[in-house]
Amino acid sequence: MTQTVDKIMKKVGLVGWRGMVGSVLLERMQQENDFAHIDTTFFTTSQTGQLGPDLAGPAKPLLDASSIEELAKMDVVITCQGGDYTNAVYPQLRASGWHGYWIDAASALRMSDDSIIVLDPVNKDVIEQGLEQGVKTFVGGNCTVSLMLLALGGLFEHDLIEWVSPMTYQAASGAGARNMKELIAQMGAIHASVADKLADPQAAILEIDKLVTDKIASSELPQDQFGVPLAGSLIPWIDVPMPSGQSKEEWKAQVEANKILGSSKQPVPIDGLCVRIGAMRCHSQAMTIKLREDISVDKIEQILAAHNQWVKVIPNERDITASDLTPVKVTGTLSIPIGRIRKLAMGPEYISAFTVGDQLLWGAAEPLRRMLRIIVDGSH
Ligand SMILES: NC(=O)C1=CN([C@@H]2O[C@H](COP(=O)(O)OP(=O)(O)OC[C@H]3O[C@@H](n4cnc5c(N)ncnc54)[C@H](OP(=O)(O)O)[C@@H]3O)[C@@H](O)[C@H]2O)C=CC1
Ligand SMILES: N[C@@H](CC(=O)OP(=O)(O)O)C(=O)O
Repeated sequence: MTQTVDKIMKKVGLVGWRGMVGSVLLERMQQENDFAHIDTTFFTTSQTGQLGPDLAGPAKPLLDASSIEELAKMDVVITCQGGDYTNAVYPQLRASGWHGYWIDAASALRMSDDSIIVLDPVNKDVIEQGLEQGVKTFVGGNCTVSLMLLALGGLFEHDLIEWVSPMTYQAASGAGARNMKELIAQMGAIHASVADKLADPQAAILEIDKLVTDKIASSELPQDQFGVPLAGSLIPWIDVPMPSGQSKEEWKAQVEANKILGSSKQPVPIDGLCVRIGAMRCHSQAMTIKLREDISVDKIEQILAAHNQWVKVIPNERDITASDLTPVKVTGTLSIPIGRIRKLAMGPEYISAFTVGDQLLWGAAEPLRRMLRIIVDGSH
């Protein structure tokens, strides 16, 4: 006689699913059929009682995301709501005696001793060890850090990197949905200021340039979110200042990357400048890397390509680089291309590399989704 034993599904509470990162997370969870494996409850900070989505069965009223009593009924809480929410709710929930799994997109708990920063293609061993030791708090890494580690995973795995200096080109999405809209509004306003001249083949470029420059510099350009023009310009500072002179985004590179790698030895120095540019949702990074030894470019490419299924080595050739190593090619995908790999003039251990990644997918939502599946599919 055969008997079917239904696996009891974990109760998973979703907070912040309506925001930009949360929406990307839901999309990925649908694509991967994750809802079939969990018993889902949708929470809200602003719409308690309204009907939630019907992604996990018939729509039910949304529960209050500040209700410790309701959250405490969950085996897992996954939040993309932001650091203020985490700081307000997480301590209360833990203080109530809740021992469930907390999976978070915000940076608030990343550097806590009792949390693990999750990026399983790079640190599955750290995650598994943590689960065995009873760690219950798992946080997604900073987007530039996660994207860099996925790209350079092979070199880190083989302990071939002495230091890295990543210079970033970060998309508007990292600053939030309103900033993405403002970038487009800035682009539109700039175009509108010279649309008639562009339609006139006789119009002089220097006159067009003067009008565009005046428009970008004028107070009429929408800039409530960024505070300065981004379209037609850039912002070489992201997040708050640190005493070291770094921006906080720059500070995160070394501390988060080394925590993800679980480096017990001397931390690998990782430091560079973070710059906001007018891309929509893909962060790019130009990296100067000092290797521990002189290895051929062919060997480096093999090591990088073998590390995970998403990294893709782009040959250091003009046409394929211009088409495949760009935000426009990568956006909306899990692909992590890395190219421009060549030896630098400083010596045989110095190489350059350039990589691009979607900061809402691998940069934010995907590591959380995969952590959920590790918990749900495992025996934890
Ligand atoms: N943006 C990024 O690149 C990254 C962000 N993160 C983290 O994720 C957090 C959330 O970021 P992000 O997704 O950009 O934040 P959003 O501003 O897009 O969403 C946050 C919350 O705002 C509320 N909200 C209010 N009005 C609306 C509306 N009209 N549409 C959608 N949501 C609305 C929702 O909460 P409710 O439904 O409860 O009202 C939503 O969950 C960040 O604070 C950060 O900690 C992490 C990595 C990268
Ligand atoms: N600071 C990142 C986005 C982000 O939310 O980072 P973090 O998760 O570390 O706060 C950016 O502006 O591109």
